[in-house]
Amino acid sequence: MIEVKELVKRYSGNIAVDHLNFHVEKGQIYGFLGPNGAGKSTTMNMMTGYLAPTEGQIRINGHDVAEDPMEARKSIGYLPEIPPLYPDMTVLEYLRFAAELKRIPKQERGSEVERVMGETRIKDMENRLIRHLSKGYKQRVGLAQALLGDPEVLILDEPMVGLDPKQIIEIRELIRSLGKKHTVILSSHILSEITSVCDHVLIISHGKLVASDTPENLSRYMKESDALELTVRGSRAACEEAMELLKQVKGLEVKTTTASLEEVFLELTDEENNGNSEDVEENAVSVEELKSDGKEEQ
Ligand SMILES: Nc1ncnc2c1ncn2[C@@H]1O[C@H](COP(=O)(O)OP(=O)(O)OP(=O)(O)O)[C@@H](O)[C@H]1O
Repeated sequence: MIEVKELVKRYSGNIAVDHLNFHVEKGQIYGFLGPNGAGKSTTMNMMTGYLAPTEGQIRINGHDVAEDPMEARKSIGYLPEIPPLYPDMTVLEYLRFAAELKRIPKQERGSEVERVMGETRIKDMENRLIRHLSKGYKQRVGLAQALLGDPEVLILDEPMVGLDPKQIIEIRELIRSLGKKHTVILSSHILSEITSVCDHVLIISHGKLVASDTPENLSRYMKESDALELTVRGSRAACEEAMELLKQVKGLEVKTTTASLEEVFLELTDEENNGNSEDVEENAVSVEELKSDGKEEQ
């Protein structure tokens, strides 16, 4: 379905994507996991034809993105990291406009817009100005736009970023249901977002592919290692407080830290997990998968 071969992107000497090779099979949900700056957006922008590679080849449904961009793009619906929405349009106006841009024949536009609003469950909002929508609904409108023309592949760049937990659950369910009809590739820097919806995980670090497997297999390999490395965000004070609490977790040794722990820390210090080495081990496996910054120790 999609083949990426020796893909390279350089920005004035800096390498953002470094000889990336992978392929995507039809009908699966793929997760592109990596920390900020790993090269996920750059890769997606090249796959969708918005950015020219420095080297390498991308084929979508047999069409080379560089040589045959129109045909390649027909198979792709793209939701960029910042959805291309017009805040002063209503949802309906915007989707009709997007359908026109996608060259959907005039007589089919109405039904196509209805279809995508149905799929993304935004029909109730059709007359609402986009600027008045919640972030979750804006994201759905972005998804609806990506679905226009019924592309085989959906490429979604950080579709859950900035959403609250309830909106994340809703978008996750929506992506799962879209995955029944489409091949989906989504990116995230958050492990749980990827493992909860994806059939296959591609871990990217410093522009390189460092792992490609099912979430289950990745967990299994990682369980075999007892090393754990965390990269965390936050103030120094919050970090120190977090590390104090972490010491209560039985069998956990803390060697270094650079910042505070967020989600991962909360999971590890959950009262139910304290002192329960099995649970801690399970959680630690998930945590460990976060160390996708090129410092893997296997
Ligand atoms: N237009 C640009 N000019 C120069 N460097 C760039 C440009 N776009 C991206 N980069 C660099 O390329 C690398 C990969 O960036 P990219 O945005 O693809 O990463 P990412 O994994 O999508 O991270 P994020 O989630 O933060 O967007 C980063 O080091 C980034 O600074």
